[in-house]
Amino acid sequence: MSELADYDDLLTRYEPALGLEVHVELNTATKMFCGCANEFGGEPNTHTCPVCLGLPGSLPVINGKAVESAIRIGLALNCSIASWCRMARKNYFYPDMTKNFQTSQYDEPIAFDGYVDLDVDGETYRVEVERAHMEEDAGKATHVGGSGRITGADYSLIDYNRAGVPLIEIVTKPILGTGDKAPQVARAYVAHLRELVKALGVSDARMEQGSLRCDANISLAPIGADRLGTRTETKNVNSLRSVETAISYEMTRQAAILDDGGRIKQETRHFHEADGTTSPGRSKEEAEDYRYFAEPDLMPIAPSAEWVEELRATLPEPPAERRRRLQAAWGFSDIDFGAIVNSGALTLVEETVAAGATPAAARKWWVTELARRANEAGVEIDALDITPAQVAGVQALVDEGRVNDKLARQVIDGVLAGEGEPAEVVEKRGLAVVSDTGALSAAVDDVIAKNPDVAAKIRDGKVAAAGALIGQVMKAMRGQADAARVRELILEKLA
Ligand SMILES: Nc1ncnc2c1ncn2[C@@H]1O[C@H](COP(=O)(O)OP(=O)(O)OP(=O)(O)O)[C@@H](O)[C@H]1O
Ligand SMILES: [Mg+2]
Ligand SMILES: [Mg+2]
Repeated sequence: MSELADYDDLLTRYEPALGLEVHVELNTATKMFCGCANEFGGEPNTHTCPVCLGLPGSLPVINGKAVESAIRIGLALNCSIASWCRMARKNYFYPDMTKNFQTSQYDEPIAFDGYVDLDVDGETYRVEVERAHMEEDAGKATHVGGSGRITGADYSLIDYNRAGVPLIEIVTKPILGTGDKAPQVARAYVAHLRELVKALGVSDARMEQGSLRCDANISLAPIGADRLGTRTETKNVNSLRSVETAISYEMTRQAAILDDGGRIKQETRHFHEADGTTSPGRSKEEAEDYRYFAEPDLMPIAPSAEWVEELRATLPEPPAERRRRLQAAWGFSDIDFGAIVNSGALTLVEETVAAGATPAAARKWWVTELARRANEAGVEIDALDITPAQVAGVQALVDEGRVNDKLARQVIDGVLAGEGEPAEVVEKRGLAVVSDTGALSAAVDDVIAKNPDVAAKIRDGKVAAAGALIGQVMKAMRGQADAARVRELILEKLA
């Protein structure tokens, strides 16, 4: 096959259709159909019981809190809520699901026909939500040895702690009309859902831990065609950046095949974080292959209109309104505010401001310093071991003149390393700025003695030359000198 088609060029021939399936793991105390703890991590196979292991004769009972969360998610997505619906069996065989079926919903979802409005590069895109349905997660299979692929592995290990964890799957209708913005719209949609479920308090939505996962469907059709092209489904894309990359990659790959007169195979694909490419997974079952049927062991779910209205009253401020309110209150430009949103630190900045920092200081620490560290560590920014109150504390030390920005970064290192509160880190690491004349004077004298020509210039009134000496004093004192005081001393001594 030829080189990948030129991306801009392909949009003169093809119209993309996007379809996004997002799975959200709920943060309920217990699993979907049993009383086992719903906790991430833990020794393998310690959060299991006959129900989530699918032992014969065990009977599931639905988790009321999960139903509540599903309804609240549905309402926040402007969906209608079913007044009566059932769970369904989705039959398949794979060792991550001992029952040989996943308890899910099919043609009777709890929430349906919603929409989300997204702002991307100054344009508004409406994404229609087909449904949000309830289901359970599967166990986690780890393939060991061999080539690492399923068939080549020496053996496989299975952890059922995740089996039966409550999931909400949110599925869009095919999204048309995004053109060259398809990858960005996909990313903005997933970012929106992540913010939404966090604001609802129903999930921690950590993509890197898999508590929010996206399957990205994309197809291309010749411009003007009256039906959609064949889609591929890139599975479990686990960061916002990857959602964008996976969609652009698939668009160019599919365009190259179509340009060569080839056909797209309907299949799932794996995304490779390292080089931003996808590779084939399995060829995709049609819905009829799953032999869906209504789950006979569970009662139908019939939320009353009163309950739904009670839940509607608990919805948080819609994310778009919240963003507008905070941007106005903080007075940031679109670019500065956008950087906060894109770094995933909006709530963190808000809490840091609430803890006493100015918006500019809160933004500076989260968007520059901490976003970089989260990126390096490969975690979401809110997974860093530092709280908004601690970040506000670091800034307070700067404002009091106890540390400068450079030392403040070392204070952050200490807090992240678990050395305690910012003030304790300053003590333990001896990071305080030295402004005591006695301590600074000797260092200043030393630098003046070593730089007689610079000193002479300053004596002649070329005060700007003091900068070079200040730099050397700072270096000698490992960045811990009070620069303003050093400057005063130099000028006094050379007056
Ligand atoms: N031709 C197409 N091009 C792009 N997207 C499509 C196309 N046809 C369907 N879609 C989208 O792909 C997604 C399909 O998700 P859905 O859950 O309905 O089915 P599935 O992927 O077959 O099932 P499963 O949940 O087992 O993965 C939806 O978002 C849908 O809008
Ligand atoms: Mg699906
Ligand atoms: Mg799918």
